[in-house]
Amino acid sequence: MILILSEVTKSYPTPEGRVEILRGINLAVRAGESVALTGESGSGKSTLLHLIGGLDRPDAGEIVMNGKYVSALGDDGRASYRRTDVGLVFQQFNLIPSLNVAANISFHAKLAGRFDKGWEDEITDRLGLRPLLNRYPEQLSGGQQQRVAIGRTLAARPPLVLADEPTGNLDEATGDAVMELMLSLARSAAATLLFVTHSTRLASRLDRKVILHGGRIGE
Ligand SMILES: Nc1ncnc2c1ncn2[C@@H]1O[C@H](COP(=O)(O)OP(=O)(O)OP(=O)(O)O)[C@@H](O)[C@H]1O
Repeated sequence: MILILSEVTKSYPTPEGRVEILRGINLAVRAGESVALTGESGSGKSTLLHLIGGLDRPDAGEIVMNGKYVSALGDDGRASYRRTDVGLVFQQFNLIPSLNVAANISFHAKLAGRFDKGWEDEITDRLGLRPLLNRYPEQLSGGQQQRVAIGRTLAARPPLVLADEPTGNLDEATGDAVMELMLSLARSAAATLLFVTHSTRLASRLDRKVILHGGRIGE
């Protein structure tokens, strides 16, 4: 197992008091597996992805990724974990506006010390980004920006890719095409994939589907 969550809990303070969102999450994911994470709006999918991605810390419980106790890491440890162990693809693309597409794609790979020209060329071609390499993010459509964001994440060859509705704001045909590319590239990179989606159609393309409900995970 590359990723193991045991009894992970998370609550948020609200004006009405603390609200418990995750009430004891248990999940084990095998290396190379692709898992669809579904659940109704507000069930805590993004919260869970943030915890696994080292962007936030659980109240209690353990998250072990690639042998690292993520839930026990301090700020520096989590920053290094985010550079080398996980790749995030969110709906907001967070491309760097001052860098062109080529530089955006290599940015994380260089930070992670995993820049590989051959792999980057393959990603660029398979995502259809070669004609856009000299453009800046503001000169791209939403779908093109999303492909750059996916390319940037996969170029760094993270062992775990966390995707939060990455195709949610694309039309269905474009969303499907981008999803296919992401799946196929993740497989080429032997990456493990945890993919939040509302779409049962997209979820059925992955190895396994889990549902977040009432703060717990069911299959
Ligand atoms: N920083 C925060 N402070 C307080 N409450 C929060 C915070 N972040 C999220 N929440 C609450 O936690 C719950 C879970 O939110 P989360 O974004 O994880 O759900 P989700 O399943 O990803 O939803 P969606 O499918 O709508 O994106 C929601 O009720 C939300 O209002």
